[in-house]
Amino acid sequence: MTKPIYSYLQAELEKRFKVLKLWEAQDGSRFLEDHNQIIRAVVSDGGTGLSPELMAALPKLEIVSSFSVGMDKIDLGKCKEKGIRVSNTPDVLTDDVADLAIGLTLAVLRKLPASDRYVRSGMWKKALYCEMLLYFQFSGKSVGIVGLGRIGQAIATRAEGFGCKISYHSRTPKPESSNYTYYPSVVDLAAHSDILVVACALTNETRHIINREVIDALGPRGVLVNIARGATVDEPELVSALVEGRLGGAGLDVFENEPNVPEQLIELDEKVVLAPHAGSGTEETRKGMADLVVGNLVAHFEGKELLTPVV
Ligand SMILES: O=CC(=O)O
Repeated sequence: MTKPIYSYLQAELEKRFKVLKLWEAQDGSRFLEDHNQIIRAVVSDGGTGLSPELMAALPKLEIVSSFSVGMDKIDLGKCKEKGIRVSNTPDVLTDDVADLAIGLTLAVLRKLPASDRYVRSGMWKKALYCEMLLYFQFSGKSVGIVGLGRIGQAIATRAEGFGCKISYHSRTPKPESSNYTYYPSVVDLAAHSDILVVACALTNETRHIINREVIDALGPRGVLVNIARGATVDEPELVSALVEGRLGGAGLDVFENEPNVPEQLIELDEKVVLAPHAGSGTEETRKGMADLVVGNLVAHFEGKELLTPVV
């Protein structure tokens, strides 16, 4: 294991395998040299993945079982070339991530964290009426989704329940989603959206797909929600748009350089709501993810088909 991911996962792994804990080693390179002939599997997560150094240090590596759906920190091409299998944890987390996207949207539009502070601080008792807390309605708004995969689709279904009009951008239109409007350009999607939700995988094509032009098209009454990966957004551009009032608000579960969050975002506590990359963070889902991580390893070492193969 590259890091302490989740105690249940670790316990389940320890029931079946000899688990070596890289994070406990005083000297990581020395530890890998000492164990490089016996390490056949790596368990990691979306934030850590498999570094090129770790891959190079493990000549007997057969499989990487990732506690994540995102695979952007693993060089899949290189794994394929070297015959290393890779698995992830799709589907089990779709509902939770989509729920958080809606939660962040409502939290920004209805200023929920600021409302909570207003009550707790006793300010409510001092003012008869507080216009500062008025913001925008969610029901009936136009929601644009960047990436209509499993999670994007689940967000669309939820937003439909709020009477929202759904549009999306993806590499190609999805014939099965003909009731949603497709925009080949993200700028056009943003221009036609009140809320823009990023739900695509991070790839070379989607890095900084949300740039200044997209943010300006979303505009001063628009809200950006990101539950995908921080690097899909040009973060300095996002920060300056929020500071200058060119963007209405943002609900962010992911950041370019986690766990570091730009100080200005922290100060913008009226119209920005932040979460610590917790899209899949419920007991039910994390257990489902752990069971998949273990299940993929068991299948591999029993010579069976992987449950959720990527490579
Ligand atoms: O970010 C979390 C994941 O990729 O599962």
